[in-house]
Amino acid sequence: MEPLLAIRGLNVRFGPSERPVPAVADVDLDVAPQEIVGIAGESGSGKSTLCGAIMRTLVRTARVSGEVMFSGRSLLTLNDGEMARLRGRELSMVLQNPMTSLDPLYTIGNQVEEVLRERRRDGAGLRPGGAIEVLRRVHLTAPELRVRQYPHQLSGGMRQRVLVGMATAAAPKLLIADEPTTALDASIQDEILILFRELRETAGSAVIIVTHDLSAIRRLSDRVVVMYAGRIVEEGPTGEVFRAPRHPYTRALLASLPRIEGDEVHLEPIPGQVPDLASLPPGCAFAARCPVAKDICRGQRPPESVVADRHRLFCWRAEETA
Ligand SMILES: Nc1ncnc2c1ncn2[C@@H]1O[C@H](COP(=O)(O)OP(=O)(O)OP(=O)(O)O)[C@@H](O)[C@H]1O
Repeated sequence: MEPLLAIRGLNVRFGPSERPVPAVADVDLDVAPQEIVGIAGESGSGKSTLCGAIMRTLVRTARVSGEVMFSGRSLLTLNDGEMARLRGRELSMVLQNPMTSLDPLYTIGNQVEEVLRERRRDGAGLRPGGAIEVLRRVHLTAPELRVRQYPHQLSGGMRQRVLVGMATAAAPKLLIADEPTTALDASIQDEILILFRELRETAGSAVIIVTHDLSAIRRLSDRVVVMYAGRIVEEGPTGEVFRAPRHPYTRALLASLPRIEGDEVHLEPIPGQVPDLASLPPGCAFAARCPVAKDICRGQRPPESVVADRHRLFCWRAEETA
C-alpha cells in the first residue's frame, strides 16, 4: 500500500553551522493510511523535532533537509499558503499543553464551530449537531454547557478532549500527537488514548503519537519507532518489538519500565547519560552506555539490519541480539 507519509533522509540541525546540533539525523519513516505509530525515546532524542519538521513549524529556527512526502505532496517545498491549507485539515497536531492551543478569548463552542465552518467550506458533508455533537463524541460531560464556556473554565483533561474533538471534526488524514497526555492525571490519560483509536475508526485517520509512556505505545500503536540521539535505532510492529526487542537501547528502555513482582517494584534505569548532540562520537551514539558494545560500535556508524517484515534496527550486534 502507498504510504500516507514517506520521510526520506530527513535532517534537522539547530545552532550555528560551525557547531550544528543535529537534532534529527538521516531519518527514513513511512506511515500507512490509518496506521497508529508510536515514537519512543528519552528526552532530547529528537521526537518533537521530527514532528515539527513534518508540520513545518521549525523553518525559522532550524535547517531542515531531506524529503517529506504526504499524500503525494512534498511538504518541505510547499509554499506557506499551501501548507496552511493542509494544516488543521489533512494534517493536524495535538500538543502537550492544551491551554496554549486554545484561544483564551473565544468560547469552546466558537472554536469548535470554526473548525466545522472550514470543513463545510471544503465541501465536507458533516453530520448535523455542530459543536455540541463534536464534544459529545469525545465524551465531554455537559457539552451544552461547555460550548458556552471559555478554556480557563475547563480542567486540563477537558481541554485536551476538546482539542481531540476538534481534530476529530477536522477528520485529518494524519494526526500528530506530541505528548498529548503528559500534563493530565493518570486516570484521564487512558480515556484520551482511546479517543485516538476512535479517531482512526470514525475518521480513518493515521496517528503519530510521541510519548514517554511506553505502556501507552504498547496498548495503542500498530508500530513503534525508537529514537536515540536524533536517529531511529529500531522500528517494528509493536507486539514484536515489545516481545523481543533487538536493539540494546530498546532493551534498556523497556527494562527501565517499572515491573511489579509480588510486593516489589523493579526498574533498571539506563546507566550513563544521553550524549551531547553537538559533539557526538563517530560510531553508534549509544555505544558509551551499551552493555554489548565492541570496538567497531565506537568507531563506525552501524548499518541498517532488516530482521523481519517491517522490523529493522541499526546495530553492529544485530545478529547476536536475536
Ligand atoms: N529551538 C531549538 N534550538 C536549539 N536546539 C534545540 C531546539 N529545539 C530542540 N533542540 C535540541 O534538539 C534536541 C532534540 O530535542 P527534542 O525536543 O526534539 O527531543 P524530544 O525527544 O522530543 O525530547 P522530549 O521528550 O524532552 O520532548 C535536544 O537536544 C534539544 O536541546
